[in-house]
Amino acid sequence: MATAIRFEHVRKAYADGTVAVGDLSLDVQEHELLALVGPSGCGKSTTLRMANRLVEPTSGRIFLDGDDVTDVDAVGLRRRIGYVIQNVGLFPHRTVGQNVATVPRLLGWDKARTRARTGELLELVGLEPGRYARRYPHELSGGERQRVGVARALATNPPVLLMDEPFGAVDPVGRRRLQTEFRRIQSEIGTTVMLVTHDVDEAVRLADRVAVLSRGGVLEQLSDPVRLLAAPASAAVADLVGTGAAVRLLALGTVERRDLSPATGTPGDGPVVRVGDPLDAAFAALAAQPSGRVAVHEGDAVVGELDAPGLLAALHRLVDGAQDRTDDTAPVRTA
Ligand SMILES: Nc1ncnc2c1ncn2[C@@H]1O[C@H](COP(=O)(O)OP(=O)(O)OP(=O)(O)O)[C@@H](O)[C@H]1O
Repeated sequence: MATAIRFEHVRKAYADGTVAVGDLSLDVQEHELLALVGPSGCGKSTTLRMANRLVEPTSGRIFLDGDDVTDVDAVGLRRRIGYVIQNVGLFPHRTVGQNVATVPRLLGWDKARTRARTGELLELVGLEPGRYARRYPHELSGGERQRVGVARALATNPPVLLMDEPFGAVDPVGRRRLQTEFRRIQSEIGTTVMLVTHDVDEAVRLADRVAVLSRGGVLEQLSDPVRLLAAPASAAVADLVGTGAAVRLLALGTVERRDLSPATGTPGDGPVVRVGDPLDAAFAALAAQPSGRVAVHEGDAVVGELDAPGLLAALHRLVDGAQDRTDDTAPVRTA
């Protein structure tokens, strides 16, 4: 798989002497979603902003599709890279449609093309153009504004999207929905995404790979989410993923037929669990069932029952699968 963004021994020392990033080398693969996580002040935003030269590195090199970003004109560079930040920064006196059309207008697209693209993008992010294009940002919810921000960043179909806490200002329920929808859009259009978050749950839910940084932009671990949770590479990573790691893992696995025991008819009425459901949903259903077993459906048929040992077996399979892979492997996309 080709490399979309490459950081080679990158260092950033700000004018006051703060070394935000000491010596970072990191590759982001084409079409992957790579999340940067770490404690406040560890250099995540600095790293992201060096990729589109909002921050100039002190030393080292950064490549975008093989081009050294310092050799490319900064304005041209930013057209190849979408950028989404928390609270979006929409223009308050421009409508949603005009906000989304910002870059196409700058590029001199004609009206018909701009209008068509704007409509298409609003559809893509789940905002019906007829209802939303003429509204102003203050007439939207936080989640809707964030969607407009994503649509605007995608307007010219940039191959790379940088996102800094993009869902940070959205309430937890809306945030989860936005994450899921964003992941679908990203898989569909294949944009390479580098996303900064301090939320480990968000990172493991969204990312193909997670890069954990500690102070000074030190790369503590770079791996797929399951391996990150199951086998933290250092005390700093273990600290970050915390005691909730097993529960987070549950969200990453799914119920499979091989985890089931034969149907006995013991489970009473309760939430329906289906083959392919996330393990955390199955766990919740199991916890609510006094018999300790839930019927599992596939299509219209009950194909077996899940109990606690079955759930544990599924969890172990997930973890063992991750242990067999090495760190820093290219992502395998299933979406
Ligand atoms: N313009 C600046 N001048 C001086 N120091 C800066 C500047 N911008 C950031 N820093 C410092 O660089 C370090 C890394 O900051 P950065 O914003 O990259 O971290 P972060 O991991 O994104 O933090 P957070 O999660 O809190 O946003 C911090 O110590 C910060 O105070």
